[in-house]
Amino acid sequence: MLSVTDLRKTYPAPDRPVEALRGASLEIGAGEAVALTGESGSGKSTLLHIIAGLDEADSGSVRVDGREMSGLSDGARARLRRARIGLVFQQLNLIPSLNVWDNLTFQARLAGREDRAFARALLGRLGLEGLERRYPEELSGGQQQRVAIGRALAHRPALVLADEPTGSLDEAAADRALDLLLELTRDAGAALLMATHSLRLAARLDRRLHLSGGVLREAACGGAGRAAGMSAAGGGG
Ligand SMILES: Nc1ncnc2c1ncn2[C@@H]1O[C@H](COP(=O)(O)OP(=O)(O)OP(=O)(O)O)[C@@H](O)[C@H]1O
Repeated sequence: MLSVTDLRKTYPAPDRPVEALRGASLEIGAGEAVALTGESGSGKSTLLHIIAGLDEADSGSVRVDGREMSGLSDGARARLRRARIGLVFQQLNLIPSLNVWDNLTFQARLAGREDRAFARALLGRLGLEGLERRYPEELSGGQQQRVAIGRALAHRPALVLADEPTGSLDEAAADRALDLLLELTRDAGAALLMATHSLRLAARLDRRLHLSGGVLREAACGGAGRAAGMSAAGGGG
């Protein structure tokens, strides 16, 4: 489903260049939920942004659903992202001028994949029924997070990328948001790659990959092992 091979990314910097990724490789199967851990600055966001096509690697390959992302034009990459990938970030990026329903279905409409019945069912499972006409500023942090989760899934992506998706929530709300994210991605048969600082949350996913100094390795997870094991190819150096 997601296949990443030997990604390298160096950022220019005034003193010396930062090697954010030094040969990161991974494989994630459909329906698999994988945690991405690593200390601050280890390259987690860089990796997720490149997989999402929001940033470009210096070299290496990203295949989503069998399609190679690297080498596509910006427009083609954006179309592939809109159609096949869902994103949930700590900064939720809900659109303040759109109500809950319009935020939830925004990406699906952009991608020409709007399915009102599916979106309505999603709204119910997210516990947001009755709040469709509210605006983001009229919601609690946890409710806003659930809208962001719904928006990432309403177009039925093959892959959901989440960067500290529960980082701004208290422990109980983070647990509930992760429950929903895991349940909904599993039911959709989508793969999930989620960056988190929390080993407690990481342990609830099927597998854990750990980034250190731009190199990716399979790490002990303690997770439920929900899907049959695809293995990560450890990054070279
Ligand atoms: N645009 C940029 N220009 C220069 N250096 C950058 C840029 N973006 C990231 N970096 C550097 O690349 C490295 C990896 O950053 P990245 O944001 O991917 O780490 P992270 O693991 O997501 O960190 P955190 O957990 O703190 O969010 C860091 O050393 C960071 O300072």
